Amino acid sequence: MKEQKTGKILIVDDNEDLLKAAKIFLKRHFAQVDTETNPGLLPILMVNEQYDVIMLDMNFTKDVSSGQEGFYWLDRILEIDSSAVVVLITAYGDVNTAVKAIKEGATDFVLKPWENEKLLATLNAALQLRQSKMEVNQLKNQQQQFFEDMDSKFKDIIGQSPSMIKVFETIERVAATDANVLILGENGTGKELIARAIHRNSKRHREAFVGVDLGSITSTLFESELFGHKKGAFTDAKEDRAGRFEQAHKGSLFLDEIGNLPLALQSKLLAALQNREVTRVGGNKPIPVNIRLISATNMPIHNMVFENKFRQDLLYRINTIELTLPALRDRLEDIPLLANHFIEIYSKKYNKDIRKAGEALIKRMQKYHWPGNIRELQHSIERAVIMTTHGVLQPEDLFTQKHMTPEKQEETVSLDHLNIEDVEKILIRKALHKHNGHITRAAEELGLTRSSLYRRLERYGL
Ligand SMILES: Nc1ncnc2c1ncn2[C@@H]1O[C@H](COP(=O)(O)OP(=O)(O)OP(=O)(O)O)[C@@H](O)[C@H]1O
Repeated sequence: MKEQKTGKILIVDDNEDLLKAAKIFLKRHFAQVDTETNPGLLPILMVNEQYDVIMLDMNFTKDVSSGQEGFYWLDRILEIDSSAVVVLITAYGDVNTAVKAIKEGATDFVLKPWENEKLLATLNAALQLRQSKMEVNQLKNQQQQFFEDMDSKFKDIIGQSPSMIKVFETIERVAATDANVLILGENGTGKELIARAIHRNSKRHREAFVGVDLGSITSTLFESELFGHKKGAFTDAKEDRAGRFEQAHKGSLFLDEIGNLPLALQSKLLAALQNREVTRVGGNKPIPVNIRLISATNMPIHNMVFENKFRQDLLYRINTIELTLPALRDRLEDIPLLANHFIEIYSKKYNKDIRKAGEALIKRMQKYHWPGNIRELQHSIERAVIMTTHGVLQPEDLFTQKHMTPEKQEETVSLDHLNIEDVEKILIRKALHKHNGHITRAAEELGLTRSSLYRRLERYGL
């Protein structure tokens, strides 16, 4: 197969014979070779075409050999495009000028008269340099875009429903203050995303955003994780370590799943928040910390206070501003936006050409109850994008899992047929659904132990 030619070369020299000969030879090796005798046209030529390599004569005026013209035009070229690659054309005996020009930004030089093969080698090397420069530029642009996106206010938070607009308005109002914010909402509704947006829009955005998942922290590790430890404080403490509070100093601390914190640990957390200082485990010197606190939970935290499972004083300390994120099933109008947003992301990621979600799919998605909210939607779109052979996603691409059936009609108990087992089955199903299949929480709500809930599930074949 014939190799595809690349590279756009411009040669500027007042010697027409040289231009002709060079063009004939170089056209065999490069995609485009333009020639010009008048260097005054360089700016316009460079606007009309993005040249990869510009070959530039050093002297244009007859009987002048100082190279001054070459330096002038070299400067202009680099002014117009700082990544331009310029190869100078110099006469024999003019090497010193050429070396000086390289110090001023030229890439290389060729001596006239040249051997074609040598010229080709020089231009190929120059072309490679240009390609690397362009790649670096592209990476720089991408990085800049990335930072701009990161800085943009509600980056990637999709939603135009009234409930989401209310959320955006609240963020706008509270972000700049240092008020503690508690974000409530079911699993996968975007609590962490919102916490990050609050931080990004706050005065602390240049400092750290440090997250801790309090739901997965063991009581033994709680203090060392949050407050840090001194070397030797316990067996695994091989060196001094700052805890999350210290790491978040001057920034924001995000306490996720705060509703899962056992009562004993709630008191320790409260003390640190009240005193605005922490003492590392094994240490005795309190360290002042300045943090903005953002907490989140999917638990009914106000009920928990009522049931003495969450300290009221701690709740008051963390919920100066309370924000509740709507479940996805309560903002159905956002489903097309979200679906197409994730289709775009995953089509790019998996190199597929999928344009959007079809009408039928959107309708079906709007009937489904999305217990895992946006995370579930995101994952199911990812799976569908990988698996589909369609250009527009269809219901069968997404609704492949057995459990993804539209929510059943509310189950009701008929008064003509009072049967305690039927009632129990309905309640268990409801509790499981409400807690997304979380056995401990469902059991708690039903007033059962985990094992007695398991026994019932088995008995009723649920
Ligand atoms: N409004 C939104 N627009 C776009 N993506 C979203 C939105 N909300 C959430 N997501 C995406 O959904 C996923 C889950 O979001 P996130 O982790 O913030 O939820 P969460 O409420 O903190 O979940 P959990 O309670 O399980 O910790 C993330 O990938 C997030 O980027």
